[in-house]
Amino acid sequence: MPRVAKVKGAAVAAGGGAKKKSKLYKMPEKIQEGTILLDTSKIKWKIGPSIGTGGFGEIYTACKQDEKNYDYVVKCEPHDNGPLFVEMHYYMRNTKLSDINNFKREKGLKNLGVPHMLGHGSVEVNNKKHRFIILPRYGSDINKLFLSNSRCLPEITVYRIVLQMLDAYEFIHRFGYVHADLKAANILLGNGKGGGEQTYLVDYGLASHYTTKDFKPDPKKMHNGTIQYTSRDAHQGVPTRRGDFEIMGYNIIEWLGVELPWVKEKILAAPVKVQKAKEAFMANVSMELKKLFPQGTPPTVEEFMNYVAQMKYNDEPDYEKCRNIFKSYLKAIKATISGDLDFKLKKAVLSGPTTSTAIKSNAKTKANIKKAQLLLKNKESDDNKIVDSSSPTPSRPVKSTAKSKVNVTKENLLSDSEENDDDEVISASDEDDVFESKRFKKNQSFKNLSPGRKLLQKKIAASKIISPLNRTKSSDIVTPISKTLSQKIASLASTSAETNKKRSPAVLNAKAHIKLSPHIKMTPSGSGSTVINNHITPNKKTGKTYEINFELDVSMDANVLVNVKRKKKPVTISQDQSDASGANDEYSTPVKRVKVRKAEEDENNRSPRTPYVTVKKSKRLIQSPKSGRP
Ligand SMILES: Nc1ncnc2c1ncn2[C@@H]1O[C@H](COP(=O)(O)OP(=O)(O)OP(=O)(O)O)[C@@H](O)[C@H]1O
Repeated sequence: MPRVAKVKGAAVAAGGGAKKKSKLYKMPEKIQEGTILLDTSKIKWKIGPSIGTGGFGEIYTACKQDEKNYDYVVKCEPHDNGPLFVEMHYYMRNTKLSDINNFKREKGLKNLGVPHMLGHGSVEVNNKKHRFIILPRYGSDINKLFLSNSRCLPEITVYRIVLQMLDAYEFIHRFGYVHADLKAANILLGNGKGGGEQTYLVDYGLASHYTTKDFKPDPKKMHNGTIQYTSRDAHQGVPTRRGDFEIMGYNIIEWLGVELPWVKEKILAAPVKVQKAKEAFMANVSMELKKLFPQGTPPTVEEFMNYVAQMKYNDEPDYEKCRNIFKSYLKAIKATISGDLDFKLKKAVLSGPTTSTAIKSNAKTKANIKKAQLLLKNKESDDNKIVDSSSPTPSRPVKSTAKSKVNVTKENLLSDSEENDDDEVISASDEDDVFESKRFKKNQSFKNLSPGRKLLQKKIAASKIISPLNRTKSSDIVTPISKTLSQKIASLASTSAETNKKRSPAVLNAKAHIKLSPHIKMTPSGSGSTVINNHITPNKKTGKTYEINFELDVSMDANVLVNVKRKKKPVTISQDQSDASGANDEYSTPVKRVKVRKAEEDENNRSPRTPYVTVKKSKRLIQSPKSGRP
């Protein structure tokens, strides 16, 4: 029996059109830690702890049989699931380590944010055939950090990620493919030393050949992608490079803390409506951007989106021009573009004007941008001269003509004889499944996201925090950063604690939701309403450090060390009121100083993961300064 079965191919009625018929979609069987997988090259991989589940598969850490460090991941799905099949074939054809290294050399890059596959194969788990691929292990995905920041990233960080993703795009497009699903959840930070500086674009389950010939809408692929970001071309079922750029544009807008119009209008369940909204948006992009950024559209965003809006469907993107849009801005504001990416928002972000706005109105900085643009242009032409001498067409794709001429169809994917598959035979119905399932999966993904957004919106409404909609900027200039990723995650947590302190009483009164596993009983502590897991820490003591698995509903999911300290605060509630409201001394100590830091990632010394624990704040604790009401 499959562990979980999901309905596939239903649910989304394209703009009120006929619903597609339902199919069942399987989740993989659980693989036990320590299991050895043999790939097609006879390399043995040992399964470590699971690090997450995607839409339809599970990701485990892994190491080579004789090694100790779990530096790899295994992505495993039932054999007849489509996305992993597509992803594996994409990796097999296009991401050879030698190609990645050549591209890095050619572009003078220290790193390139595309993974390479280390192995693949098939395995029987509980008598069910599964497919697996082995990839390098990366760090946190950007979406977690985005959500921890109340759906906003520092502007400089956004542009640095964009620059890295433009490199990744250029590499992917060079082989005749588009990624078609760029989003924060598919961008991972690196792992280990220097990992915080580089991001990697993962999940190639939707990768396909792009169109260079006729623009033929394909009903079978219409609306493929993650609905918020799906490009206008993808809405018509046509994979294009301009589509990839458009997807990136929508993400940039969102990362800067602005809600996309079709998200705001809550029409994500109607793909055709979303498609129309995007057509209208892109037809008048400067005006539409003004509505989203009332305090001034960041010039980078305006230039990039205008560039995308004027592209033809079969245009080869001008990667260098786009890079320069962001590079010149970063240069003009003298931003540091090396070192770890900074995910900490400056406090000014919550209330002040945008950096971009400030810059826009500042003639001197404008002049600086121009100067930087000019410099970069000159440098570019110099670079081209240098490359020209060694390569006849360095900036042109070097894909084989055979590939470049092929339109993306499942038949193309399957009939390619160059591949070195693990002797799998895929039937015609499997092929249909491959594409149908991924399509459904992506169409469904907005459904997965919306509860989180709803929860966040509720919290924002409850807490009177400035909504991301009103927030039109990200951070000020970033100073050089030498922090490690774990320190950064810790500082994120403390920033949010800081922010909480400064919020209105309504914020402090906001009640967090507790998610508990059934076999863990939580009991309120004597004072306040912090709850401690008595079964794991029977003699709870202040000043002690406990390691727990901590899931904030802003999606920071990690094993963390929580150092609990409680400080008594002077009682500010009168006895009468106290009596009337039922409050007493015991409940008048609302401030909990909780220090959270990420536990060491050392797999061998890691304490066992415990179920979800969340700290609660009681409504009764805080007194409104004017009314005296709690
Ligand atoms: N190489 C990797 N190293 C570390 N974590 C990874 C790696 N690849 C994926 N993950 C994590 O595993 C989870 C799922 O990954 P992925 O998106 O590839 O799966 P999927 O089944 O295609 O999911 P989706 O529903 O987003 O399409 C994500 O949380 C991601 O952060």
